Amino acid sequence: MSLPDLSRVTRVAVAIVEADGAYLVGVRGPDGPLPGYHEFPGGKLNHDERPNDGAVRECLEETGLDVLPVERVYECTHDYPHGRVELTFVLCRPAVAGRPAALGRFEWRLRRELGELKFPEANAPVVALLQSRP
Ligand SMILES: Nc1nc2c([nH]c(=O)n2[C@@H]2O[C@H](COP(=O)(O)OP(=O)(O)OP(=O)(O)O)[C@@H](O)[C@H]2O)c(=O)[nH]1
Repeated sequence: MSLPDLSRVTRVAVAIVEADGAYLVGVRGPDGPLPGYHEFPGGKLNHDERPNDGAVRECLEETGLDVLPVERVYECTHDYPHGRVELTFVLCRPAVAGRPAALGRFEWRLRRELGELKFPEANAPVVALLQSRP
């Protein structure tokens, strides 16, 4: 088994898309890291891409939903067996009001459900933060 190269950091932006007290959540596919885990839309940033822009781009690519960034809610660096990632979680809202039903492999999950889902380890503080919101 090879060890991850911790001198290399992958920059990742994650879009936390909120609409009427629900969040867009999907299940990671079988081929990449952390298969079967729940996730928010997101992925690797392009060279020089800002986290807000990456979050909006990844969300559109993965769900087809156009969103607007609201604020960065949490940042961290996390070591997974597959490598070191620098994560920026960006709270976003749909560009057009409402909750469209068909969003690829993503669906709307209520805030109170988030704690029951199996997210990657690095998401724990973010999920706690979302659940503590009034
Ligand atoms: N999309 C997403 N990635 C997350 C979350 N939490 C978290 O730790 N990650 C980590 O961030 C990294 C994102 O990688 P990814 O594989 O989804 O990115 P990507 O779609 O650009 O990859 P690819 O283009 O190679 O398929 C993974 O290491 C993943 O484990 C999350 O909530 N959403």
